Formats: sequence, structure tokens, C-alpha cells
Amino acid sequence: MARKFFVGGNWKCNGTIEEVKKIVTMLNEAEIPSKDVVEVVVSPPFVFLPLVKSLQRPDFQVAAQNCWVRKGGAFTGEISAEMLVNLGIPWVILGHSERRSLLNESNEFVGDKVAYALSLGLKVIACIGETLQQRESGSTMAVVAAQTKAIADKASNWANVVLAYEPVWAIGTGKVATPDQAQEVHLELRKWLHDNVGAEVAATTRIIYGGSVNGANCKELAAQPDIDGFLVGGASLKREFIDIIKSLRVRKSQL
Ligand SMILES: O=C(CO)COP(=O)(O)O
Repeated sequence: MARKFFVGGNWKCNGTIEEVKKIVTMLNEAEIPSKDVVEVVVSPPFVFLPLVKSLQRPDFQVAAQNCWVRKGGAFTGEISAEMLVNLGIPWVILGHSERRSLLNESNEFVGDKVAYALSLGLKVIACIGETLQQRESGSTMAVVAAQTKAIADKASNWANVVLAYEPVWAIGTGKVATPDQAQEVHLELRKWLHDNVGAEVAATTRIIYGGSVNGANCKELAAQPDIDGFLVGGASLKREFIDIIKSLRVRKSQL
């Protein structure tokens, strides 16, 4: 079964009500391939989720950018997975490198979060990726394998997981991974899934790339056989997000 192209827009901690409305209007008016061939998921900050959900076209979905690791309760400032389910939010991004590095989320903590969110029926965009130092010391694969293992050890429902490979050195830096660099890691990740989780999961799990993706570099990346879409930061707030969604066409025509 072909892996459906997936494009996520991670708005991070950006936006006002007015800006959110403008972005949603721009996306609503876009002509893009049907949802049968591309899955588009927009991830605004928590406070804007209901607004975006209520305004955006039905073929787009929404994702939260995080959720609590287990059942909600006395955890001031947290948002529980139950709340996302209650609001009808289908997706959640977990393990983003900004949370791993700035908020000290460990591999095990991210694995627990992914497992708990999946257990409630949420779909998860699980982020992994190495730092520049780790890449330069030759440990890229060891790092992303350990991050993926921590997820695989606890997560059972891989049908609801999209794995986002986001090299930390490429995030928000303008230094996009080359198509060859990204393809190499995606292929290795697929092999890792094959050997450690199973052939079916390896063949069907979408592995998407994130890190300085824009309207200009998306086509070459999308043409790589193991790149199944993107998780886009800065460019997801701009019109070029539409070009990134459309980069699927290039991929299909080259297959
Ligand atoms: O972190 C990212 C998506 O989650 C990528 O951010 P940029 O596209 O701004 O580099």
C-alpha cells in the first residue's frame, strides 16, 4: 500500500487571533491535491486550536503541539491527551527537539507520551533528530535509533504514528539537509523499523522530514523515495506552505 504524502505545519509559539484568521483564510482558498493523496495537518498553539478547527476547510486536520504524559489531574499548566480527544483534535506532535532540548524531555519521557496519546486514540507525529555535534561525531544513526527505540518499546499502534526526522541543526537555521542526507537517514530508519518492529510497519509508516523546508527546496526532497512528506515550521505560516503541499505532484511524477 502506498504511503500517503503528509504535510504538517508546526506554527510553534506564534500568532494572534488576527494572524491565525489570515493564515486559515489563505489556506482555505488554496487549490491543492485531494485528501485522498495528501494529508494536511496544521498545528497552531493550544489556545487557537478550536478557532482553527472551526474555521478551516474540512480536508485539513489539526494537531496539538504537545500533551501531558499520562492522565490529566493536578498538573498545573499542562494539557492532557483526554482534553484533546474531548475537543476532537485528532493529532498531536510529540518529542519536538525544542521540547527535548529546552524542556529536558528525555527519550523515555517522549516514549511514554507517545504511548499514552496512542492509547487514547490520538494520532502522533513523533519527532526525532540529531544535533550538529552528534552528526559531526558520526552518531546520527545511533541517536535517532535510540529515540525511535524509546517510542517503539512502548507504542503499539504504529498505524497512528508518523515519524518526523528533524535534524536539530536544520531547524530554523535555513540549513536544510540535502536530499541525499535526508534520504540516507530515512532509509536507515525504515531498515531499523524493519529489523526491530516488523516489515509491515517499516513499509507503511510515513517518515517525514523537517528542518528549513520551504517552497524552493521541497520538490527535490519530496522526490526521494523514503521521504513521505514534511513537518514545516517557519514556512507553514506563509503562502509557500501551499507549494510544499503541492510538492507531492513532483514526487508522484517521478515514481
Ligand atoms: O521544527 C520544525 C518543524 O517542527 C522545522 O522548523 P523550520 O521549518 O522553521 O526549520
